Amino acid sequence: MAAESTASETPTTLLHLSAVTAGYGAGLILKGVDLAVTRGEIVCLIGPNGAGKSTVLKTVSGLLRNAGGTVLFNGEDIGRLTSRERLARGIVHVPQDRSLFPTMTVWENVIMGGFILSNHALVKQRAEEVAEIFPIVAKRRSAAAGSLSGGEQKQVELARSLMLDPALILLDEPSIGLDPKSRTSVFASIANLARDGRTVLLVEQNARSGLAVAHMAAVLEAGRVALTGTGQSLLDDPEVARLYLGASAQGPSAALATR
Ligand SMILES: Nc1ncnc2c1ncn2[C@@H]1O[C@H](COP(=O)(O)OP(=O)(O)OP(=O)(O)O)[C@@H](O)[C@H]1O
Repeated sequence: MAAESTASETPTTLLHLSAVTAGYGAGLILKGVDLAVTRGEIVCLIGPNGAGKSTVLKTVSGLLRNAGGTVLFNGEDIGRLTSRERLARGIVHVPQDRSLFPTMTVWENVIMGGFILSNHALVKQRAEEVAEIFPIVAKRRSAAAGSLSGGEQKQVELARSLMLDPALILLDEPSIGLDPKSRTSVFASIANLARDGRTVLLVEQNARSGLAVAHMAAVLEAGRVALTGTGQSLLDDPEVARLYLGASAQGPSAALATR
C-alpha cells in the first residue's frame, strides 16, 4: 500500500500521497508521508497522539495545504485545490467532533450534505437512498439531531457524508466517545460503505477495531509512515500489539506482547 514513487501508480490507486509535508505554522507536522489508497478499500491510519493522523486527512480534504510533496487523487494533483473543489471531486471529510447542527432535524442535516448540488430533486432522491442505507435517518427523521445519542449522531454524520455520492470518505476517529454497542454499529456501517464500493481512509485510536475493519493499514509515527500492511498483518504484529493494541490484546500478538 505505501508507495515510494509515482512509478507504482496503478489504475486502482485512488489516492496517492508522496513525500507529503505539512504543518500549521513554523515547523512541520507531516515530514514526508507516503501512502497509497486503493479504490474500494478501507485504509486505517493508527499511531500515537500527535503523530499527525488528523493532519493527513486535512491535507487530503484541503483544510490544510501540503507544503511539499504531492497529493494525487484519481491521478490529479489536488494539492492546490480548495476544500470545495476537492468536495466537488468526491472527497468528503467527517471530522472527529460532532458536526451535526443540533437544533435542525435529522432530515435537514442529511439534506445539508448535498449543499453544493443545485438539483433539488437529486438531493431529495439521494436523501431517500441514504435513509435506506442508514435506517436511523428514516426512523428519527423529524427529531432534532442534538436529541440523538452519540452513536446515532455518528450514523447520521456517515449518512450525510454520502449525499454527494463520494469516491473517498475521510473518517476521523468515528468511534471516539461511543459506548461499545454504538462502536460496533459504526464499524459495521464503515464495512458496509466499502462493500458498496466506497473508499475509506480512516483514522482510529481504537486501533484493534480500526485494523479489524481495514483492508490495509499504516502506522504513522512523528509525521512519517513507519509501517504498512494489511489490517490483519498489523493486528498480528507483536510490536503493533505492544504499542497500540493495549493490554487487552488477544491471540498470538498478545502472547508475544505480554512476554
Ligand atoms: N490547528 C492546529 N494548529 C496548530 N497545531 C495543530 C493544529 N492541529 C493540530 N496541531 C498539532 O499538530 C500535531 C499533530 O496533530 P494531529 O491532530 O494531526 O495528530 P493525531 O495523530 O491525529 O493525534 P490525536 O490522536 O491526538 O488526534 C499535534 O502536535 C497538534 O497539536
